[in-house]
Amino acid sequence: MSNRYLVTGGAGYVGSVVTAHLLAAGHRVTVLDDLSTGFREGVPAGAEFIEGRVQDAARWLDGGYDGVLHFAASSQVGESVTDPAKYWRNNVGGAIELLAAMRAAGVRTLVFSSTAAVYGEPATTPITEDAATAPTNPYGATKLAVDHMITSEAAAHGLAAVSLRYFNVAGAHGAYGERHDPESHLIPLVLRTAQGRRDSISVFGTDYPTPDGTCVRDYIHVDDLAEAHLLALTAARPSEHLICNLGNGNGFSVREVVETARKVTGHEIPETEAPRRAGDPAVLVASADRAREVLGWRPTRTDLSGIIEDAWTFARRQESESTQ
Ligand SMILES: O=c1ccn([C@@H]2O[C@H](COP(=O)(O)OP(=O)(O)O[C@H]3O[C@H](CO)[C@H](O)[C@H](O)[C@H]3O)[C@@H](O)[C@H]2O)c(=O)[nH]1
Repeated sequence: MSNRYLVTGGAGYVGSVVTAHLLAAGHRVTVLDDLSTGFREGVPAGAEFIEGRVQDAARWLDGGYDGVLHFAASSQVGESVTDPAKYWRNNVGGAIELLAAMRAAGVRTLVFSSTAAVYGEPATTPITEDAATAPTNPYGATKLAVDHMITSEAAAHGLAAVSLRYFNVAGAHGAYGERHDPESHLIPLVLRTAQGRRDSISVFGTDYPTPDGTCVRDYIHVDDLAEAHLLALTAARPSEHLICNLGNGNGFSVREVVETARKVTGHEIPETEAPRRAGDPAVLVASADRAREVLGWRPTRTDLSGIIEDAWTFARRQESESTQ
């Protein structure tokens, strides 16, 4: 069945890949993005594009939409610490207006891009959805606040909602990949070092209580992540707010990521030991059993080399486009 969806933030990394998956499944998609961090060329061909803010969603949303996928948000953990008001305004303020617009238009299905950052420093690992939520930065706090808002909206007004809590999203879908400015994420920075665009990769902290002393994270391919969104749209039920973690359940250390990238790229990738980054938990690994059981999600691109290979293809494509 072909449905019509509004994708907020569809010019950004995850939003663009999910848009590509929705179009490939035969759905009609309108992307709403203010291009504050996304890129116009990141909007897949075939999607209608509106340059605008989520806060103004009411201008465009009408009863002809079958659902909304909400990605538009400020998403840099470090910046959220130095400029928290921006995060409360954009992330929470944006969601308040979006929910009101959906209610007014009678659009009753929502998939929300949440994050592992809501859990903060976990007491046990792997992390299930029942774990305590105690975010250690305003980014995680604002995403958790939106999760709470969605729960109340479902109870009060019958919204059918799913929040997907991402662990470390990586890899690329052809021309759609990770591109932040400034870039702060590990894999893109490691690959820039392989390209000679940086002298070395800084390893933030080598004294964590992990096997090699560096932080362990659960890297998930953006295509596997995107598939979960399509499943969430069909699993959403009126008056229910389903929350699912998305990760592979396998942890890789920073050093393992760098070593794998050396093998994939054939480049040396020098490392520099640097102090711990504030707010980084030692280990973040997901239990995604609920996504498997309730959504029927089956991630297939779980091999770290394959994830880095796709990110590497995208990084080289970006480099050749920027030098043309
Ligand atoms: O130059 C770098 C960059 C990162 N790291 C390390 O690499 C790991 C991964 O860091 P990323 O910045 O790539 O990802 P995070 O785990 O910090 O962030 C991810 O998880 C967060 C929740 O904790 C948020 O959801 C965020 O948006 C998401 O990208 C961390 O241990 C970090 O300290 C380095 O050693 N050097």
